[in-house]
Amino acid sequence: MTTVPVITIDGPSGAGKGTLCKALAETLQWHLLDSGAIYRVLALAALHHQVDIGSEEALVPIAAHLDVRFVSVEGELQVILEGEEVTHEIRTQEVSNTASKVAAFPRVREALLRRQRGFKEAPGLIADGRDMGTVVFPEAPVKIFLDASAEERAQRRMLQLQEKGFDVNFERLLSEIKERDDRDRNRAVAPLVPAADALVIDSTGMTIDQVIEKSLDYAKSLLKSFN
Ligand SMILES: Nc1ncnc2c1ncn2[C@@H]1O[C@H](COP(=O)(O)OP(=O)(O)OP(=O)(O)O)[C@@H](O)[C@H]1O
Ligand SMILES: Nc1ccn([C@@H]2O[C@H](COP(=O)(O)O)[C@@H](O)[C@H]2O)c(=O)n1
Repeated sequence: MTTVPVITIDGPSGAGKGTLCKALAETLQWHLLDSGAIYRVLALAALHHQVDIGSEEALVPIAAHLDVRFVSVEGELQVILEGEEVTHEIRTQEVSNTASKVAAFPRVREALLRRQRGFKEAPGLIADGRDMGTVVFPEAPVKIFLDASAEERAQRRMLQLQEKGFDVNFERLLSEIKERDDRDRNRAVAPLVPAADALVIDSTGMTIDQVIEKSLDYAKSLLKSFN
């Protein structure tokens, strides 16, 4: 029996995980899991249904029955929540902050585990998140922890938002990034930490192409001996 290989990419917000994962998935022609999008959709569903986002009790049933679909349209992933397209709505600052709050509840994470593992399909999976290598796919043969300084990540996010026409304040972005990092790193369950067997890449000062090349070389060297 062949095992489906998984490459996990974990790291803090704005480190470039999404960019790297998309490039790896395209190059290898593997499936892609954006686990952050699932937490974001849960946050949006809770906001839409006016559920108390401080209540684990109230959030668990929503997480367990989350009606979400990811649809590829002309190479771009669309996110559909309860039949409504929410691809852009889940990227707002309010949803980002709410996602990191609901993600701190152990039973909420538990309720989303099986759904995430279901993405593991042949020929392989690229998994993007915070706990892909530590909790969701501990068996993955390739684990990368992608990091960058908070200042660099805020700078990248600022450019990204400016390109979309938003007027943004660097200091505010930096403080929101630090606040979210702090919550993700210090929660009791599945905190943001590199897996013991992960390669840590600090992308501060690296170009996107350099990060992709280093990651691909590393993945190929490990996958050679897989199966
Ligand atoms: N090495 C890099 N150098 C410069 N800019 C980068 C680099 N990597 C990514 N970026 C840019 O930084 C921004 C954030 O990248 P990306 O969305 O991939 O981060 P992320 O880790 O997935 O963030 P989040 O966890 O919040 O979704 C994007 O505009 C992307 O183009
Ligand atoms: N595996 C994961 C992925 C995400 N989260 C939480 O969701 C928030 C949003 O994630 P993005 O990757 O889309 O920025 C993030 O801040 C985490 O709190 C998670 O806990 N585990």
